[in-house]
Amino acid sequence: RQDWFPSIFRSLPPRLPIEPPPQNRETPEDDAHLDRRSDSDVASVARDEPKHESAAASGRALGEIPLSPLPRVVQREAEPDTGLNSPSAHSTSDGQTTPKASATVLESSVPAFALSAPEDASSAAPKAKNSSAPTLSPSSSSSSSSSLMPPPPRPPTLRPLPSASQASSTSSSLAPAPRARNNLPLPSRAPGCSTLAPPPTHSSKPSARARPSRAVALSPGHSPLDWARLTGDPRGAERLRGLPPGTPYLRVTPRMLRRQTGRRGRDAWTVLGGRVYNISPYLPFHPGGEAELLRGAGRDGTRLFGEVHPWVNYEGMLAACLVGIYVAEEEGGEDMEAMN
Ligand code: HEM
Repeated sequence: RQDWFPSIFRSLPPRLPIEPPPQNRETPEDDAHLDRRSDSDVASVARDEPKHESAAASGRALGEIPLSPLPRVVQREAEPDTGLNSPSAHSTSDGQTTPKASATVLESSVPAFALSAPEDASSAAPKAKNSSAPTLSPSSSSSSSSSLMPPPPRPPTLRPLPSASQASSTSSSLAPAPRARNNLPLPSRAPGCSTLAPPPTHSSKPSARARPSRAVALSPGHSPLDWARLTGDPRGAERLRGLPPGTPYLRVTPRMLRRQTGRRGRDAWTVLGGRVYNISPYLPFHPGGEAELLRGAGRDGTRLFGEVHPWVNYEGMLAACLVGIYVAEEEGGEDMEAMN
């Protein structure tokens, strides 16, 4: 057990500038050390002697790495740590023989730190007062380590993210943090559109469209395509008006219109936009059913039509069914009298 602890403590000196000292203090205190010396002894002695030894040991362990400044670093840290890291330092003297754990740990941790260590020593030395071992005070060592470590990793990682997000977004870089998380492309919405409201869809038609569908099943041969095919045929279109071939467009009065309800053997007429259509041939093709279509028969169905499906192009669909124009009673022509 004693063999293990020294190996761990030996790895501590190089780590000290990187990691806060409290961790080192928490490392288990060797029973043997506590038995031999008091805490004060350990504090005072351990920093000097044992850490030099540990430095030597680390030098040995790092023999493979040609970095000379290593011993300096260890000395610097050993002295300022007085009273704090003493137990760990003291333990190294006992554990010189335990090699494996310390050697591997040092190789991984020390090289990265040793590279920056000489710069610290040179920069920190003038700042410290007098002493050849300027780093003795824990504050100086910690400050030097903190000044070295944080800057390099963070800036490069933080800056690319906002820049990437800025590429997609047009806003400024004043708020990088929240947008850095959102690397995913934002949904394309109108600039003035609120994020709480759903994006506009085809369902945003008039409120009538929100009701459950009242469409009916059309009998075979009466699909919209069949209706388009029927009205596209010139010969068939002539019959769709329900008038003798060659009959000109009529001037339909309200009185005439009221009789065209689709009953008593008469065709059903309706008025849409000031024009009179014979809707009888369209009855079996009407997706809303014959009964619905007949609601507009014999009267002006413009308003009713608009309430149900204003988007339907009735002019194109019923062009072949055009009877005439809707006029006032007094404006009716002789033609209409003849038809009656
Ligand atoms: C004026 C009286 C009319 C009434 C009361 C009426 C009523 C209806 C109703 C209730 C529907 C079903 C809507 C749904 O899907 O829930 C419908 C669909 C339809 N109606 Fe009419 N209709 C009338 C006139 C016409 C006329 C004159 C035409 C043709 C020019 C027509 C063409 C259509 C078409 C194409 C649909 C299907 C619309 C769609 O699915 O979006 N309707 N109609």
